[in-house]
Amino acid sequence: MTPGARVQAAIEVLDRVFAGAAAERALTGWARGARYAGSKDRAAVRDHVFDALRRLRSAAWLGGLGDRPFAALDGRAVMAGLLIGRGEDPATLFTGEGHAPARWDAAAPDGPMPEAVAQDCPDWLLPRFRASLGEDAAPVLAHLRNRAPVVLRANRLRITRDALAERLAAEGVETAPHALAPDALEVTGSARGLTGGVAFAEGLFEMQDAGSQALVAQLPHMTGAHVLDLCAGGGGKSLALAARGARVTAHDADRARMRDIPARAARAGASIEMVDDPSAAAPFDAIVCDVPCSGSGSWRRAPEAKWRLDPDRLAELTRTQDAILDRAVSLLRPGGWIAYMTCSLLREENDARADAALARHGLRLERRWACTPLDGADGFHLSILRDKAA
Ligand SMILES: C[S@@+](CC[C@H](N)C(=O)[O-])C[C@H]1O[C@@H](n2cnc3c(N)ncnc32)[C@H](O)[C@@H]1O
Repeated sequence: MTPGARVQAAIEVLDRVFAGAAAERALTGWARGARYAGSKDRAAVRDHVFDALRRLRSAAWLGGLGDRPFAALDGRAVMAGLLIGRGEDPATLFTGEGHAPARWDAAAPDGPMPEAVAQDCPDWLLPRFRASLGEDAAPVLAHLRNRAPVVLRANRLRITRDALAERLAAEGVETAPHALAPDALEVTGSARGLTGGVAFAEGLFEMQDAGSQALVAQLPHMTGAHVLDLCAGGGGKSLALAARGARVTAHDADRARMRDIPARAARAGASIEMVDDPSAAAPFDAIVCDVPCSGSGSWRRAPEAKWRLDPDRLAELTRTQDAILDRAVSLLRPGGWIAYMTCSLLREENDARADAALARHGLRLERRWACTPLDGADGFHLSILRDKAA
């Protein structure tokens, strides 16, 4: 595909997203109907779509759409605006030739861009980011406009970080140690083919953000402890807990989300029990609550979520977070600990929920830790709540 044809494909995918499709699904749907597209084409279209979603408000504004709601956006103007924002002239790709988009002659709008538009933040969220992050709000929002680093976790059940770096270099993947976590390697060159190589098949690493790894490293000693991963999802935390020596029981309200755990555990050489009813195995020494949240700390990886979140949904999430914490307290042994964690940057999902649980249940705050994209990672929050019988 020509560069222009890739932009046209991204426009069509974006239009499906604005019509309500999830970005991943819209990309898969496009790829299925585009047999002529090679892997480099698919990667390029995907990059265009995700870049546009990260910078959607500013791109729409520069494309002349003003301040329209998400569902009324237009992929063509957004892609043109994205190029303008990067300092490129859309006319070089919007040529109208071959499969390229029709010519783009419109001038970018005059006048200064409103602040929240320039920061690619919904209006209602900007004050909440400021209340949560203070002076860091603007630089963090700036990071959320860019791609996230590709980071992996050396599986210390099988290999050290240094030895893994050498193995990957032999497979043509350049990495560097990440300062935030002892097993984290950041991919410094191309990440293409990373999970198709022998090192991945041998279970030598998992893809895991450095913040997520650092968060697990903050947890108390757990060798031999019986730990419940109450919101296990695909098992990222369960695997990391097992690598820390815990006996892990995994649960998720949606069992289907755990479907990959057996294969991932086998590859990692870990043993993870999955249960529908964790109360049958209670009480636990420790409980990890990796709760559903806005995901604002990882909006670089899932940027459409930034535009789909609204105040009602956020309020609903905080109610679910409270309910999960209450359940965890009921499953904990006296003196045990609860790790409340989110990938959110918003105070109301983080400190505020943990503080409310401390007050409701008379627990003790043992540790609090957070990271943001300013640390070279996604945004995470961790509060360790200890039962006072300890
Ligand atoms: C942030 S994700 C978990 C990610 C996972 N821990 C990992 O590291 O891969 C949150 C999970 O919580 C689950 N969930 C939502 N409500 C729940 C509830 N009330 N009890 C338990 N799990 C819940 C969701 O199905 C989702 O899989």
